[in-house]
Amino acid sequence: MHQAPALLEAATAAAAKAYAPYSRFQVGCALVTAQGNLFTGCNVENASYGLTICAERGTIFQAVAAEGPEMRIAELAVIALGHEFPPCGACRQVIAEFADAETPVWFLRDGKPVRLTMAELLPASFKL
Ligand SMILES: O=c1ccn([C@H]2C[C@H](O)[C@@H](CO)O2)c(=O)[nH]1
Ligand SMILES: [Zn+2]
Repeated sequence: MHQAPALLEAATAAAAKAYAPYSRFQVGCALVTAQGNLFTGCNVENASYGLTICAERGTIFQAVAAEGPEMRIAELAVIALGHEFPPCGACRQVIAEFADAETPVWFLRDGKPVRLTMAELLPASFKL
């Protein structure tokens, strides 16, 4: 997918903006919408730890606020500086709300980009 390097680069740049004084995990997300717009975001923590918002959900909520309720994710990437992980379970559920089964989700594993479809990332997902 030709967008992947640019998306991973945008997610890496966004991770540098993270507000993560508690975990020190700087996470960035980048997504392209079906309308072709790019959105980026980072995790924002809180002294009341449970109020923390992940990079992925912050980015998706921005995209909805900008494009409206019809916003659909065409492709999404998540990067953590110095760490490698796929989106957490809560974020998988929120991504699934705005993605299709075949929507690509990118993250790093062993320094290399991994591409999973939404259905691979969250099989048998809960949808209304
Ligand atoms: O999918 C994830 C998982 C974790 N984090 C953030 C939340 C918290 O600030 C830090 C450690 O969990 O990483 C994300 O942004 N996205
Ligand atoms: Zn998350």
